[in-house]
Amino acid sequence: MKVKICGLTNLEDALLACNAGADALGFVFYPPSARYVEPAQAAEIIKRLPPFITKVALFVDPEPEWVNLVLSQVAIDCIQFHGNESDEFCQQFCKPFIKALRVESKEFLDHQMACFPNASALLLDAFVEGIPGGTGQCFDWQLIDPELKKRHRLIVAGGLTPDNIRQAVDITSPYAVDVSGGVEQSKGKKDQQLLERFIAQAKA
Ligand SMILES: O=C(O)c1ccccc1NCC(=O)[C@H](O)[C@H](O)COP(=O)(O)O
Repeated sequence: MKVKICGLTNLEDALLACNAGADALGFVFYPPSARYVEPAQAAEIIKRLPPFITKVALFVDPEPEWVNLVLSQVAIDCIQFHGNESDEFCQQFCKPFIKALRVESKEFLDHQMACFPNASALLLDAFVEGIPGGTGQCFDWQLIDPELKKRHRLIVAGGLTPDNIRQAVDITSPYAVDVSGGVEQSKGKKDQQLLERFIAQAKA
């Protein structure tokens, strides 16, 4: 089970996540988020990471210029789009991309998933009106049809914690899981024990 820890804002937390066994780290380049990190700060963090960790840059309906500026300063492996971006828009940066979809209903999910044939993976997250991500809310994991997993790599996100991650994995059998709030002391500050428990449970 691959695990992405999202919303890293400092080196200490990034190294804690790596040492706990994280496979990927997410850096939020969406200024309204409490987990926003400046590109220069993210670049300094990433320089100090061990090898073999996937670095993910996260955006919400960005201007292409902003994405290109971040990519020019930060050694990013993959981009994650959390807004209303199209498949064509996401492809223009010539990086593997993850498209986040907020799960409102099974019908909505089926339709949306078909719209991103070029995504490396689809991240399924909770739908909360007006909040693009990092909501701390779960969606109905039973909505994930096994047939969908034959067509897409699925990443399950939204409200995951050390206490519910095992159930989420058992129900959904995803390619990967992603968490932000469920392993934090406060927004943007991760908790070592929660990180270690979450990753151990996810990979058990
Ligand atoms: O984490 C944020 O603050 C955030 C803000 C705006 C768009 C996306 C954001 N996070 C993206 C993620 O991949 C989160 O890990 C995902 O939404 C799950 O968050 P949580 O429910 O807090 O685990």
